[in-house]
Amino acid sequence: MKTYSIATIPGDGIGKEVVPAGRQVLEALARDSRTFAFSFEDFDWGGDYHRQHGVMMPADGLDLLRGKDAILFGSAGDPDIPDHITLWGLRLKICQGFDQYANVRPTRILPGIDAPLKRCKPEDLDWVIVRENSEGEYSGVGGRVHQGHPIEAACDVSMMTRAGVERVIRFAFTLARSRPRKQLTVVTKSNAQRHAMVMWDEIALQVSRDFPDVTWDKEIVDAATARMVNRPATLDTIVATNLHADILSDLAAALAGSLGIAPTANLDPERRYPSMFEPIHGSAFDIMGKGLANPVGTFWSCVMLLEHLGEHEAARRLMAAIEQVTADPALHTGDLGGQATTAAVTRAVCDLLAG
Ligand SMILES: NC(=O)c1ccc[n+]([C@@H]2O[C@H](COP(=O)([O-])OP(=O)(O)OC[C@H]3O[C@@H](n4cnc5c(N)ncnc54)[C@H](O)[C@@H]3O)[C@@H](O)[C@H]2O)c1
Ligand SMILES: O=C(O)[C@H](O)[C@@H](O)C(=O)O
Ligand SMILES: [K+]
Ligand SMILES: [Mn+2]
Repeated sequence: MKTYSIATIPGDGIGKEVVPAGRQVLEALARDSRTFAFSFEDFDWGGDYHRQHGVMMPADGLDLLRGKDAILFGSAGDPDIPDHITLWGLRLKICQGFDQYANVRPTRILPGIDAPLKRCKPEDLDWVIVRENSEGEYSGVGGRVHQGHPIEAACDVSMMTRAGVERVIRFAFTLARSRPRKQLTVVTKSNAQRHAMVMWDEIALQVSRDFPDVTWDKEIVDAATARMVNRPATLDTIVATNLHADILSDLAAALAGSLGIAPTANLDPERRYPSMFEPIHGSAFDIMGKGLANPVGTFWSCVMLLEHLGEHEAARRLMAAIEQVTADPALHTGDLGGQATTAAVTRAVCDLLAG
């Protein structure tokens, strides 16, 4: 019997509601497994920790996570602390500290979900967005000078490295090759950003030569948004920079029905460090603390966590339970137009796994 050690970091806002729900479904899966178990360790990092200690996580926090098989994360973001402090102090500290350079965001219209595009059938929208997750617009390079004076100036520099671009584009081509359509769209902005994005395009062309069986094209990011809405079936696997993909993936989630459903894997594909799994959404200040958050994005992230651990049968069972639950409108939370609570949806998934 294998025991996987999992770190749970609920963080802030509805992260505190959906991560315990995710842990419950993982426990339900392990309960009747003869091959694996989980040992969870919970970390109370985030806004409350910051109010007590002045930091989002302790200085040796990465060392406490290093030996884990995976991390289940909620959200970093507190109404009373600036967003750049919470994001950089927790989520980015872990993603960048563990060089989780491939952020993978699948999107599908799950059964029973009333997605907003009227000409898009469920089979027309089946995407995986690969987000560069270690550099680019999130490099943190920049600064502010003359603060508070009329001549104040500030800059954020988007740093791209050949190694950083090549590894994520290679990851995306490899992922595209593993999917039935073997198709990749490389999102760019090399018309306006004439240095790093031109290098990005050149590297895509170079890497593509190693994947003659993958059909690929290039799309400028603004046109990519329109294509997602107007011709969703022409897309399959998509790779984009850190910021571009952050934005495109929220759009993708909304087009598939709700931000509350969409999952994320922050992967270190080389497995030097633990990878981290989280819903794509944030703290949702407007509904936090009310038990109304949709836990499906976290459950689907748990599916990705199980796949990463190599527990494919458990992953398949959990995804099937999720789809059975979304198919029932009585189990839809408010973001899907329903009235179900986080607890009711969680119970329904656990019951299916037990039954
Ligand atoms: N990965 C992360 O840690 C992460 C991601 C995004 C935002 N944030 C942070 O979260 C805070 C709030 O950000 P925001 O408002 O831009 O985005 P958000 O994702 O928190 O919320 C956007 C909207 O979607 C709704 N929503 C999101 N998830 C939902 C769910 N599971 N069920 C039902 N409705 C849901 C919210 O109620 C809100 O109306 C900010 O501090 C931001 O920096 C963190
Ligand atoms: O930019 C951010 O706030 C984060 O990237 C967040 O939006 C996410 O998608 O994880
Ligand atoms: K999140
Ligand atoms: Mn985002």
